[in-house]
Amino acid sequence: MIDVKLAILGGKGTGKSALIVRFLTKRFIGEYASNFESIYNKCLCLEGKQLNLEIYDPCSQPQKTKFSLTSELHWADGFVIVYDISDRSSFAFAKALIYRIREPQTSHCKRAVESAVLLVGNKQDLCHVREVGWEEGQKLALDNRCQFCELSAAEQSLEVEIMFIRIIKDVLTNFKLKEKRRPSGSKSMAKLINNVFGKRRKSV
Ligand SMILES: Nc1nc2c(ncn2[C@@H]2O[C@H](COP(=O)(O)OP(=O)(O)OP(=O)(O)O)[C@@H](O)[C@H]2O)c(=O)[nH]1
Repeated sequence: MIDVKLAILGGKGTGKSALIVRFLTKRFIGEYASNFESIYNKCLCLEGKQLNLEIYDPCSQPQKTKFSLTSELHWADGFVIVYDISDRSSFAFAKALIYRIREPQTSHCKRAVESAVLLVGNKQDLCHVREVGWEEGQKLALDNRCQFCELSAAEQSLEVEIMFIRIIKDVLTNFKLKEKRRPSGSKSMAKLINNVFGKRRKSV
């Protein structure tokens, strides 16, 4: 069983809980409790592997230090950053979150491989009152090595599922990359030790 941990982050009211509930139950309820944080569990099989998926839904209280994110950054294997296409301020918030995740000291010091990040423009059903263009979302994602999609938690069950599968697949790819790097690192260390001590032995 492989553990996959996803954090769903974004501004208040962007539809984080709606996306999670849609993915887990295929339903859109309309109103979701937002005054406590939750971790949801789901077991699923993907690419022949059994996964234990944990999804973190934060509580959007303003007193929670806006961009500290330290525990989330350590905990999560992948991030879904959500904004509301009809609310420009939520896009600015999403941008700040992405910058925080991609900060050099965050992405290089703590991790061998850059975290998987998927930017989601939610509430596509409100495109008649759109404040953020599709191209802006796409550009922000491309510039910061993130995946991108626009969708509607309210109306698109399949798209929400595809979005979650995309980020989970990216996380699994990162796991493979990490595995590849680890043995080659230890091999080269073994080679180095062997060279040093091997040479010494020869000279005795
Ligand atoms: N029109 C529309 N409304 C949506 C959509 N997704 C969520 N909503 C609505 O947006 C509001 C906020 O949704 P939530 O899922 O609670 O958003 P959240 O980001 O979890 O909110 P906080 O936990 O308070 O930050 C609710 O009234 C939802 O019904 C969507 O795709 N389209």
